[in-house]
Amino acid sequence: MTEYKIALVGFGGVNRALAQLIAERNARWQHELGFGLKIVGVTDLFLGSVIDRDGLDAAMLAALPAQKGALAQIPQGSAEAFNEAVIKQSGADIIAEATFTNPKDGEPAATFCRWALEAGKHVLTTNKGPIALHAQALKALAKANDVSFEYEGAVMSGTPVLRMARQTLAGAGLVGFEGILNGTSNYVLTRMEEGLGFNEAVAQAQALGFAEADPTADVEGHDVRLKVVILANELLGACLQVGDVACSGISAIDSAAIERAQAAGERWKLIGSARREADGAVRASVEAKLLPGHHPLAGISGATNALAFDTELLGAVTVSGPGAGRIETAFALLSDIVAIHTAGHSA
Ligand SMILES: NC(=O)c1ccc[n+]([C@@H]2O[C@H](COP(=O)([O-])OP(=O)(O)OC[C@H]3O[C@@H](n4cnc5c(N)ncnc54)[C@H](O)[C@@H]3O)[C@@H](O)[C@H]2O)c1
Ligand SMILES: N[C@@H](CCO)C(=O)O
Repeated sequence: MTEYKIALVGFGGVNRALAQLIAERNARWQHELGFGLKIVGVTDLFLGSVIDRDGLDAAMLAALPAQKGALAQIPQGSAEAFNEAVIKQSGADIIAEATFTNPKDGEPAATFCRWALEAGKHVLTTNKGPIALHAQALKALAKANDVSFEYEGAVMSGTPVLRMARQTLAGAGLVGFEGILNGTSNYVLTRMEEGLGFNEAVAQAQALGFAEADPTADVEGHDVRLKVVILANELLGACLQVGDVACSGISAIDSAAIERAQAAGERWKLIGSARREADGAVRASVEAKLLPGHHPLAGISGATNALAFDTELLGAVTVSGPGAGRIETAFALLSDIVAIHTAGHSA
């Protein structure tokens, strides 16, 4: 039975949820998926770091108090985040990167991915920064080192979109997409329809683990813009940069606007879209739109996301499911490991 040694970089909501899933399901995965996981390192700016090549207790990690330097409580642990040592020297086969998304330059996450790939380790990341800004270079580095670089969770958390479209819509003639791609903003709009204020709704989304470290990225559309760039470049063969995508968010939508929409049978939705035009160029945008009640995306509520692919052979193909959430995104990391395992990379 294969056992992958995994190191977790960033131990916030997502990687902690992965530790919880490993604690609860490792035996089941061994049976169902043909591999098990052993956590050999954890590093986090706030919590510190720890390496144990014999394996750390996943349940103990999942229950670690969220206190500064808490990893120092574990034997061999430190209050300092020795990121480079955990990535390069923990003996991990796989690095799961889940630190803050930096929409400006993707750092330092892009460097963490680079270190890992250069050291011959498979990389999983849920972080949109390195993918939207450095995907080509990181994919080339992975290829040069004969390892995998997987990032299913970067768009729509655990709901299969990137791999599904790449593998099962190949040849269908994908010409564009539009979707609800941010769980926080859709959750906020839904709660506002139920009468909650904007700030209270954002606070709830933060408490539920949907929001970015700075939720401005969610409500101003910046998070969706990164996802649109990732989808357009990955699936439409575009070469978009973040600045190419016109972007606005939902912060200008107040309770009165929500009520007017409801009275008219309409719903506000933050829509990210891209399309290959007749001139061959791919044009993309992010903006809040008023959708009529019968629109296929109008019924999507809460942190659920939906993405409608426009294809030549099938017409619209729509996928919907969780767009955010700790466990939901940790599942995306598992799906990346399944992809590595299926591709035949051995531990
Ligand atoms: N939570 C979700 O629903 C979700 C869904 C999809 C993608 N993502 C992405 O996944 C990533 C992780 O999300 P999360 O919800 O776990 O975030 P989080 O804010 O809960 O955790 C991030 C952790 O990374 C640590 N960190 C930040 N910078 C670091 C550094 N330089 N070195 C070491 N550790 C560092 C922080 O201390 C924090 O504990 C983010 O990039 C986010 O955009 C999250
Ligand atoms: N903050 C993001 C997480 C998923 O990328 C959201 O709310 O959709």
